[in-house]
Amino acid sequence: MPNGQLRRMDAFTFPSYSIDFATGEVLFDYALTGPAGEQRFTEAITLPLPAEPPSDETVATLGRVLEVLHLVAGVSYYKAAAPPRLVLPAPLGAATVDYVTAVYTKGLAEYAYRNQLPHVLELRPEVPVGSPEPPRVYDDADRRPLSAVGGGKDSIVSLEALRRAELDPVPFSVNPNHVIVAVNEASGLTPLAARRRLDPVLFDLNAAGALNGHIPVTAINSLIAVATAVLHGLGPVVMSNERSASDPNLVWNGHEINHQWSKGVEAEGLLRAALAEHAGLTEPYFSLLRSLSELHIARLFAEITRYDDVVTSCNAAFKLHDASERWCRDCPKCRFVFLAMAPFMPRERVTHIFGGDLLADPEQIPGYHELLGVDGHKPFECVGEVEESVVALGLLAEQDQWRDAPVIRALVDAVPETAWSAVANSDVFTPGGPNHIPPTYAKALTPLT
Ligand SMILES: CC(=O)N[C@H]1[C@@H](OP(=O)(O)OP(=O)(O)OC[C@H]2O[C@@H](n3ccc(=O)[nH]c3=O)[C@H](O)[C@@H]2O)O[C@H](CO)[C@@H](O)[C@@H]1O[C@H](C)C(=O)N[C@@H](C)C(=O)N[C@@H](CCC(=O)O)C(=O)O
Ligand SMILES: Nc1ncnc2c1ncn2[C@@H]1O[C@H](COP(=O)(O)OP(=O)(O)OP(=O)(O)O)[C@@H](O)[C@H]1O
Repeated sequence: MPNGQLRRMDAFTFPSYSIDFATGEVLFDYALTGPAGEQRFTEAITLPLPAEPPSDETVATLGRVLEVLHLVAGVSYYKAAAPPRLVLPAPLGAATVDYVTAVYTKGLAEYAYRNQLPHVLELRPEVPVGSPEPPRVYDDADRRPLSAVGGGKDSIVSLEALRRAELDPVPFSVNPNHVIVAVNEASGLTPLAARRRLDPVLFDLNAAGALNGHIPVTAINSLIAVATAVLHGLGPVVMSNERSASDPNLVWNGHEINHQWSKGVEAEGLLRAALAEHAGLTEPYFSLLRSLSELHIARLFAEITRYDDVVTSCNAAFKLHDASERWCRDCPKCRFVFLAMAPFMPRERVTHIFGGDLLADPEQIPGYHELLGVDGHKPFECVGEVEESVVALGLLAEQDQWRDAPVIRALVDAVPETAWSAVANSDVFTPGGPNHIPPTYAKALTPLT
């Protein structure tokens, strides 16, 4: 469909979904509609099947989770045209409407800002009148946790914390690439995996110049994880989203723009409420690392060495096409994670993990200026707060192994006096802030710390 026609679409709808219990394949249908015609999409998600066929109760609960996932996974296709109307297929409770609304507005906020589409931030779904049947209650609190693994340092810290607390975690990933497969192998645990296939029509539309941009991918991965946990009779989905994921990058037209919105604590609370209301799940989902800063998590990661040859946090390694092998060593995330790990390990170790020494390379200096708040705003990437970067720099400047590294010397000179004094009493190593961690799990971090 030509791009001009896409721009005239006035509604996004959710025609149907289906699941095949012989294969685990779930098909979600979507449509962009308008005076110039209709553009259909189908996304396919294949859930891992359990050894025994699921009971009727499990099928009913799974269906409820998939209804929410159907709505949330639509963001990838909605964003190709950003029509003014979002037309939901069935009545929903208030908490579920709140969650879906937030996913399409706050979750697409970076996309709206970059494409200058302020109406997306004001989008309100049209919900058919009525009330959904109440779900049956599914008490998952005491079952084995499903621990989401993204291949980076954060999920490794969670996996090890759960294992050491003898909570018997099951690693879980969506579309595990070679990095995630290698991390799971290093863990020695038996993982579960789901497959997700975007409709290839979307890539054709992108190539033809359709609207494109960041989407709240963690919301989608989270709901696929919850669906898998229900299907396998497992307990809560444990994420590894840090405290700073809740902080916005900037404010635009009075709205906070947060690249990591669906990793933040607001999204976590809204998703928990939606799953309780719509699917009857008592303890569906939380982040174990919610009260920790990125720098604190990096310090915990330094205590664990078994993943050094495989851990990869760089997003370039997770692209659907033309992915990098591991760390690209030239993006905000590589720069930030190097800076965060370096204070807590020998220089040879961090250089080995990354396949190079970023703090020896003066070409990295402009990128570090952004992270340290010397230039521009916090990059649209999964990086910690400016305060965390300044604290890490201060720690490195005190160490013999780093003091004379060219990047460290340049950055120490560039950071203004006000920034140093602002971090003098930093709380980056003091856990804090709101979280949804159940008491049994709160104890799991203690053996690592
Ligand atoms: C890997 C990455 O950063 N991808 C973003 C990038 O996409 P790109 O075109 O460079 O490559 P692909 O990832 O292969 O995607 C191809 C197109 O497919 C569409 N798409 C992809 C995944 C999806 O779930 N839905 C989609 O519609 C999209 O049109 C792609 O162009 O740029 C895109 C445009 O800005 C981003 O949408 C891609 O982001 C991925 C969805 C992604 O997985 N990103 C994570 C690495 C990510 O950003 N994680 C955040 C968590 C934020 C959150 O709130 O969840 C983080 O680490 O901070
Ligand atoms: N492919 C995936 N499948 C399942 N969960 C994922 C996937 N990718 C990321 N996640 C989860 O989403 C959350 C955010 O991902 P993120 O990339 O920030 O974390 P990470 O890979 O653990 O660590 P890092 O911040 O070092 O990259 C984490 O809980 C992570 O486990």
